[in-house]
Amino acid sequence: MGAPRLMVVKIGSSTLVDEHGALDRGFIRSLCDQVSALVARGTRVVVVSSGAAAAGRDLLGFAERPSDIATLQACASAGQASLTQAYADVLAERGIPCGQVLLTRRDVMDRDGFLNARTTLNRLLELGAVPVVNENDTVSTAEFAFGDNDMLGALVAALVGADLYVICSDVDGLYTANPQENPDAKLIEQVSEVDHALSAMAGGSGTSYGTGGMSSKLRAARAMLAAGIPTVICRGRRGGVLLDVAGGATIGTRFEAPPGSAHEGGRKLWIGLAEVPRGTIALDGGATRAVLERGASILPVGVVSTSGGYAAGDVVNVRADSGDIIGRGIARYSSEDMARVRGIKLDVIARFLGEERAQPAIHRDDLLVF
Ligand SMILES: Nc1ncnc2c1ncn2[C@@H]1O[C@H](COP(=O)(O)OP(=O)(O)O)[C@@H](O)[C@H]1O
Ligand SMILES: N[C@@H](CCC(=O)OP(=O)(O)O)C(=O)O
Repeated sequence: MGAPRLMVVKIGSSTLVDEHGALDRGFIRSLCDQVSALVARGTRVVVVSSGAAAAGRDLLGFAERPSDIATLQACASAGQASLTQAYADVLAERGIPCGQVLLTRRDVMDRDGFLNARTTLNRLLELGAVPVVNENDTVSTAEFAFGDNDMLGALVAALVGADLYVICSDVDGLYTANPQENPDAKLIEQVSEVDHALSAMAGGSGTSYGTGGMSSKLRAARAMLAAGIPTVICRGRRGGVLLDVAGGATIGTRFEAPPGSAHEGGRKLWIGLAEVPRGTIALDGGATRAVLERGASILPVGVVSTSGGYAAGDVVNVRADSGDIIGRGIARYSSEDMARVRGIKLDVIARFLGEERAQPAIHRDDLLVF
């Protein structure tokens, strides 16, 4: 394996703060040393850094995590300035400029916003700068927020076409159970598919700084498997971890699809990563197998139920007969119509609604299977 061409590195809040909850500038220095060594070797690096709310909490004098959204947003605002400045100062000492990029899901939901974000990130990289990305917490509402930066990092990795996504956390990787609660938990080194059993192993956050815990990292890794971007979850504070992971060392948990597997690109990734699902359709066993084994479209006859209120053209989650969410796609019926046509064959729908309106529930071209 050669050196990565373009690497996205996500740093979690719990890794960025010291034992008193303040931004750990010594750690940011060691991180930037590694980024600078990677840049010198010809690897372009994007940093997705959490920690704004954690840093702001310290600056605004909160000993505990505030529970209301407005105070958390205020903390993120106060913390964001010093967070970016900390990276900018250290990178500048190493002759590397940095650019702050703050995104919300809403910004990249429409194609123009998606392309604008991509153009800016690519231009920063061409100019030799390191983009430092975070969610724009001031304007992100629950509906549009990425909520945790693991998925934002995945989106950025897909946006810039990274060949490695590294999620740095306060734990060595994915364990068979939360190692903070279960001392017998074992580290899983290699994953080629995120199935129901694996998802069940991942729990929530272990600190009051982190958001999403291992389950959000696993969702992000699953999207990266679909995109064909190798992903590593590792401990950010392990000395030289970025250089070792970039060099191909076996560290943490590595998610990589088997060689020769098909990968999704452009539009489908955008549907799967950027869009906000407005509802869910649940499939029967036959439709689940058709989707997973043959990459088929989802026909109304294989839909057993629908939830949420959506219009034709909105993105919905797809639930397998096992109960797992296995993908996301654009519904060709509104939720009301989906409830009427579910379980019915296309020729029967055509007889009642006309040939033109007898459509798949989700066409394969509009469906990202995780
Ligand atoms: N199966 C698991 N393997 C590893 N960590 C797990 C697992 N389930 C839950 N966790 C928790 O997830 C935490 C990491 O997520 P989080 O606190 O959100 O950190 P970050 O700030 O890096 O995003 C770990 O410290 C651990 O407590
Ligand atoms: N935008 C938030 C990120 C929150 C978040 O995802 O935190 P984490 O789970 O530690 O990566 C912040 O900077 O505080």
